[in-house]
Amino acid sequence: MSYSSFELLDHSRPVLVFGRNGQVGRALQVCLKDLKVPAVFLGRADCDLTSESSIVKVLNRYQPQVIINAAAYTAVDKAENLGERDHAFAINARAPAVMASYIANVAHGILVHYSTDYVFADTKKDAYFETDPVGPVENLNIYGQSKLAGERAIEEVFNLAHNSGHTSYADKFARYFILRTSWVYGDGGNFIRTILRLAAERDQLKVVADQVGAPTSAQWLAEIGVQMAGSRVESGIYHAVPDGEASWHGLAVFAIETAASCGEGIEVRSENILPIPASDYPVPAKRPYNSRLSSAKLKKALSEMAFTGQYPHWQKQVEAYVKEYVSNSLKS
Ligand SMILES: NC(=O)C1=CN([C@@H]2O[C@H](COP(=O)(O)OP(=O)(O)OC[C@H]3O[C@@H](n4cnc5c(N)ncnc54)[C@H](OP(=O)(O)O)[C@@H]3O)[C@@H](O)[C@H]2O)C=CC1
Ligand SMILES: Cc1cn([C@H]2C[C@H](O)[C@@H](COP(=O)(O)OP(=O)(O)O[C@H]3O[C@@H](C)C(=O)[C@@H](O)[C@H]3O)O2)c(=O)[nH]c1=O
Repeated sequence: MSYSSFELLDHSRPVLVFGRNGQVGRALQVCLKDLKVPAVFLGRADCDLTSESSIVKVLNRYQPQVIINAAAYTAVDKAENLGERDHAFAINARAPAVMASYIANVAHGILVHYSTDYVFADTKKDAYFETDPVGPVENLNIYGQSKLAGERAIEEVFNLAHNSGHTSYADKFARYFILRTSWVYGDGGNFIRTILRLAAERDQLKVVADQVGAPTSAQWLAEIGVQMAGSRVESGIYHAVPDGEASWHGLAVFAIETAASCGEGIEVRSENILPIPASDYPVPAKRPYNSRLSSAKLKKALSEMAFTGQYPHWQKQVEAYVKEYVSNSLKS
């Protein structure tokens, strides 16, 4: 990947990234810095995404041609609380709509937005394609509903802009990429860090074994987002997950065994990481059993843009992540 892949873009305008302190936001800081792409990173203190006027203000100030939205309300269980729904929808649905409305009217504009496996609710047993129906909405948790509303808002804004746009402008149309992903881990709170902490404190763990998905590296998601932003591929939804699948239990065992193999103080023995059904782990938000996403469309897009990186398998990336995490925690 190189900055020259941004050939259609005006290099004097910085890429605007929302969510600077999140897992993907932090990874984007590393990625864009490595590529020497001028970028501005905004956190909650710089722009509160529940305030439409704050978003409009920063858009007018920076006038970006590329927006990468890595900010989101991601507290899946908290979102189920009374009064939290509006908050989740403001950040996950209305804020991206405001970003889309701005970018859709910028020549060669690009919006990269991240979404989730939680827009699906077990209507299939195998991997979902981008063309598969989402929902049904009433079976999604509030977080999933709000992220789905965000996807739809972006699509609507762009459809409207394209349909009302002058055809002579068609080669300059702005594009959007909604990257649906799952089970993200990076620099921040996530399942792997939680489970490693619990494994150091307890001699027995119970972990859900009947929900299956693909653990996805925030660093890789940042690279894919930047790659898409600099590409000529078509607007749309793309499933961005590595190869392979795991249950939360499978992921816990793999992460704990990897940590133990590099000297991390692990209390729990592998045979005491007990697989349980989700019904034995009561939480406010219902999660899907099937979180498998097919990455065939993304792979095709990457091959068209001659992406040189090897397509990853989740185990290789989790292994590297756990090793780095353990080595940093042993140092500190
Ligand atoms: N985490 C996961 O497992 C998955 C994530 N995704 C999607 O990937 C994307 C990135 O997720 P991830 O990096 O893990 O998320 P994080 O929860 O790590 O980060 C989200 C960021 O959004 C910011 N944010 C939340 N509310 C506001 C607000 N009102 N105004 C401004 N900023 C706000 C947070 O700010 P602050 O730091 O101040 O709280 C935080 O830095 C999101 O779209 C998410 O839905 C998809 C599938 C799985
Ligand atoms: C900590 C823990 C969790 N679990 C289960 C609960 C749940 O079914 C599963 C994951 O729990 P968490 O709360 O860590 O993960 P959760 O917040 O559901 O993670 C989700 O976050 C959002 C943002 C997404 O978009 C999803 O792709 C997904 O990554 O693991 C156990 O079984 N045992 C445990 O000790």
